[in-house]
Amino acid sequence: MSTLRQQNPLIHCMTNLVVTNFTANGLLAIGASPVMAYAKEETHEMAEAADALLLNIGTPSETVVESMIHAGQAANKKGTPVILDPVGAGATSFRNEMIARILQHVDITLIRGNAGEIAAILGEVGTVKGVDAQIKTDPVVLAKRAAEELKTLIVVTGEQDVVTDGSRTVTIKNGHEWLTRVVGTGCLLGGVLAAYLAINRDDKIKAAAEGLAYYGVAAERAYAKASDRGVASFQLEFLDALSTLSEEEAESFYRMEWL
Ligand SMILES: Nc1ncnc2c1ncn2[C@@H]1O[C@H](COP(=O)(O)OP(=O)(O)OP(=O)(O)O)[C@@H](O)[C@H]1O
Ligand SMILES: Cc1ncsc1CCO
Ligand SMILES: [Mg+2]
Repeated sequence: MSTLRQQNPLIHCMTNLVVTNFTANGLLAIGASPVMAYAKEETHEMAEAADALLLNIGTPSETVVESMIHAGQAANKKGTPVILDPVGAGATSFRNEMIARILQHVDITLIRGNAGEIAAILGEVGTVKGVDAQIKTDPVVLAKRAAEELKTLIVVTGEQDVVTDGSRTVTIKNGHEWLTRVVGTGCLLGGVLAAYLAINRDDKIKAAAEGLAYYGVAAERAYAKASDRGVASFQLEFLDALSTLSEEEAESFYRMEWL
């Protein structure tokens, strides 16, 4: 992670009310600088100053989505990566409308969601309960279909993660099931992917795959330390792992496969 720590990218996060603190701490742990800013009077300026922008619609409101569009367009003008986390897509029609509006007005670099959310964006119904995925479709097939239809990089997360642009595809099998027992691990991951894209503009698929693998190995290490205690300890150990595990150390554990 030395490069990320050296470059210390500024990540403008427009995220949900549940995960704000965890996202900021997780980004600090990997060596990025988080900043949360929501008011439409300032989001364009903050997005212009940032190295990447995260749009997460976990607790959406009309006002914040308007503001996200201002920020997204400012980032687009500068060529800054914009990551969309379509939290709870498919759960309500309001959420679907907000996601569609963002996709219509902002050029998104990468969408990261669980399988249910990505399927819902493609119009498949009944795949999300609250913010959790309820879908059994092959994530590789799903991710490729989404990349082709939405013309952007897609990350589908779950037991295995998939990154694709529709033609180049990589799967990552790192991680631990306990990541699903702590709130906001998917949301923080969106921020981590934003940081990886901020410092690796050339090969975005490879950058995203490395971010996913690193994140997964950090979770494996955290589980090894916290399994006899419980999920609160796991959350702390996970932040510790993100702050102490170097990419060099983590790399030999990556379970990454190019298809
Ligand atoms: N069964 C699993 N085994 C291993 N890792 C998993 C499993 N399920 C999810 N993960 C990992 O958990 C992280 C979050 O992915 P997940 O798909 O749970 O996101 P999410 O549903 O959007 O989460 P949230 O909404 O709670 O933020 C990813 O790093 C993913 O690889
Ligand atoms: C629980 C929850 N509800 C809305 S956003 C969120 C955080 C995880 O996606
Ligand atoms: Mg999520």
